[in-house]
Amino acid sequence: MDRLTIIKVGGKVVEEPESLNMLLDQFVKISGYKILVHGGGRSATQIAAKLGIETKMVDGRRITDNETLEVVTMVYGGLVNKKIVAGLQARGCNAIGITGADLDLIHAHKRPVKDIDYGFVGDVDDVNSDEVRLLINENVTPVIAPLTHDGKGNLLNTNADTIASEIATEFARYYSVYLFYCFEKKGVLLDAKDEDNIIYDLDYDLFKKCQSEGIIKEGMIPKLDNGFRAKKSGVKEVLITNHENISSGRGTRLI
Ligand SMILES: Nc1ncnc2c1ncn2[C@@H]1O[C@H](COP(=O)(O)OP(=O)(O)O)[C@@H](O)[C@H]1O
Ligand SMILES: CC(=O)N[C@@H](CCC(=O)OP(=O)(O)O)C(=O)O
Repeated sequence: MDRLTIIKVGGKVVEEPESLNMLLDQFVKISGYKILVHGGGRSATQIAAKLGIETKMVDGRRITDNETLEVVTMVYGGLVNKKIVAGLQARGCNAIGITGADLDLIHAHKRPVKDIDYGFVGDVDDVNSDEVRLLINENVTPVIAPLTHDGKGNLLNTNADTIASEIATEFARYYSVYLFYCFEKKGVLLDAKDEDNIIYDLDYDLFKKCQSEGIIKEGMIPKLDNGFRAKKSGVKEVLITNHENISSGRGTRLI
């Protein structure tokens, strides 16, 4: 099977031009087929604030009312996505920016209301890779924004780490998939205050132990849940790393 590298980039890295440029420099050097999945939660929060819209997050997920859905559609599907595409074109990489609605890529349903009403947040039902695979095989690089659709005309907001693991799992049926989660730290840390104290090999039991001891917390928990799910579903390698270490492969490897 051909190799396909999927890079997920989010948080601070997409927000700051310097780190985004560094990531794109590394991304274009990756050989073989590739996909870039991006987040942009911090940019959405900033633009919402400028528009006088308050942001509410529960367990790392954005409560997405009508107004917020408009903001995230503009920010993820427009601003962030097209900035990345232009950056890749400038580096000679022929990219196409899409959401989960384009080419019918990702079907989702609105998260059912239990204790919390998340609004227009989508839980993924299935990924249809047929058309995107045609593009990839023509050496076009998809840049995927964290928006999905319900097939009834509604866009939904879906966490970018989840999009990356769902895409990786589907594409693992056709390619040898390497999934990299890039964020601002060098990997999963044993000590939040020591940036170099990286857990190089992380298995599920150690993850749960570190979680129970409060060493792994916040956004890292859903990131790792997504990563382990992808690993279990046939993705060859899952690495949690930063934008500077993509080529060296240093960081936390899920085993
Ligand atoms: N043990 C840990 N090692 C590294 N980061 C951790 C750890 N525990 C919690 N975190 C937090 O997880 C965050 C990454 O999750 P998140 O903010 O969702 O990522 P993203 O940058 O992709 O949006 C880091 O910014 C960090 O503050
Ligand atoms: C439902 C939900 O929470 N969606 C996320 C999608 C963006 C994202 O995941 O961005 P990062 O990777 O930069 O965190 C949000 O709106 O924040």
